[in-house]
Amino acid sequence: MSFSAIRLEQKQAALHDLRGIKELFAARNWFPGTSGNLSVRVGDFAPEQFYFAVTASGKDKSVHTPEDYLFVDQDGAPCEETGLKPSAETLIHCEIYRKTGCGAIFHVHTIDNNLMSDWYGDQGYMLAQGIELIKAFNIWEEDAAIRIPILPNYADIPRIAELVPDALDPAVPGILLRNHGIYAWGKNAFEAKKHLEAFEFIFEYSYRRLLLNAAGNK
Ligand SMILES: CSC[C@@H](O)[C@@H](O)C(=O)COP(=O)(O)O
Ligand SMILES: [Zn+2]
Repeated sequence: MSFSAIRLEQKQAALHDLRGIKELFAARNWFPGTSGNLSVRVGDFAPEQFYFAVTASGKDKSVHTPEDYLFVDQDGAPCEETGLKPSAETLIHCEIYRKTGCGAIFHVHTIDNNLMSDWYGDQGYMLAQGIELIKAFNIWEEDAAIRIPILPNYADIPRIAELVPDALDPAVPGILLRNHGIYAWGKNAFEAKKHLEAFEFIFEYSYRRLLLNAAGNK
């Protein structure tokens, strides 16, 4: 399917989703210093051909402008004539879409996801166990445990992107970049938001748990 064959309403719906998520996350201070990026896929998916709307690079994500998003293909190349530059991290989105077929990917930098990614960075994953919000990933067993992958924060984005396939855990819709932030995804914007919120709850809880443990016995 070519990009021009995708219905205009579908493209507008993706931009509408992105606008709502951007505004909400900005109000939570999840885009400090222009950090973070968002994308929503449009049209049919095949690993070798797909399209998505992504935030333009370096924009202030706390305001809405006519230059906030552009559409790119599976290689991160713009689908339409535009002066806008896609997010510097578009290749990571491409790789996550290609391997998972998901419908939306949200990336934010928070203090909690940075602290946890560094604390557990040497082992390459963060273990989360017995936290109720793990159920947001559709994992319902009692005392469930998940491993959230942590990748090195190379300056060269293609180097990070090539590590994504091996790092992916089908049960865990997220990847941390060490001392950088998290990518979380889902089958659509609703689910990607739910997953991101669950991860952030887990990071904040785990950080405070470590502090309590360090404070000693009750
Ligand atoms: C300004 S610090 C954040 C960037 O280095 C980057 O990690 C980021 O998340 C935003 O990049 P962008 O190109 O705007 O999508
Ligand atoms: Zn980033």
